[in-house]
Amino acid sequence: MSSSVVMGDQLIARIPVDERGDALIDVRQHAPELRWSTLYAEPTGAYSRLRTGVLQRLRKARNALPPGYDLLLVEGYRPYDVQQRYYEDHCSELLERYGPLEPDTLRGLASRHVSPPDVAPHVSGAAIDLVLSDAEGNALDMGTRINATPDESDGACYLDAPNITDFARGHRDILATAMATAGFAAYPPEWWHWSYGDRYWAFTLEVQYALYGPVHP
Ligand SMILES: C[C@@H](N)C(=O)N[C@H](C)C(=O)O
Ligand SMILES: [Zn+2]
Repeated sequence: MSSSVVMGDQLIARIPVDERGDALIDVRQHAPELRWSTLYAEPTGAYSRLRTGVLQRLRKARNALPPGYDLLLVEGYRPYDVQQRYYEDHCSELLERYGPLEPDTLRGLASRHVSPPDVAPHVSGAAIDLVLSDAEGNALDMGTRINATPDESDGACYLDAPNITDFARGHRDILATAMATAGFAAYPPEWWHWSYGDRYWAFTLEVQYALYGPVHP
């Protein structure tokens, strides 16, 4: 399992944002060729929104896939209050599992799986959770379910985890190559989470500024 800087690290929070101002658009309307899972679909349609610059790169990633594969998109934009709820719920789960924890320890552990709202890339419309699919849109074996926690998957949710089959490794590698080719940054604890333009992206690619800050509708 890789040791990596997590989203809640102060190294990430310190990265400045030079807001580029790209619109947050509904990808289902602007790019009907892209496939969406219904896993996180909700009536407001927030989940299928992304910054225009992110959509542009998603198209590039799709074009970089070998024949016979496609992307199945799961969750893009997440409103601040939803992120806050995910974060608080996950912190409660961890406290139940491990007992009392120092605030910094809790932030570090929690942000392997859910970002603290102040730095959350989904709240900026800069992150997409997705899986590799076949050409018909059937999700392929990625080694764990999407959104598996490090605890439940024995760390197999980490992008470079050794404890998955060669079959699943092949699928992760195809996804990772296409996403990296298009300019996305991976989040090492989550094989399904990729971002462009947020603070974690700037950290990974050693860019001085993030391009997208939080969007509050
Ligand atoms: C909750 C999971 N799908 C996710 O998006 N995690 C990252 C780290 C986040 O909350 O930004
Ligand atoms: Zn994500």
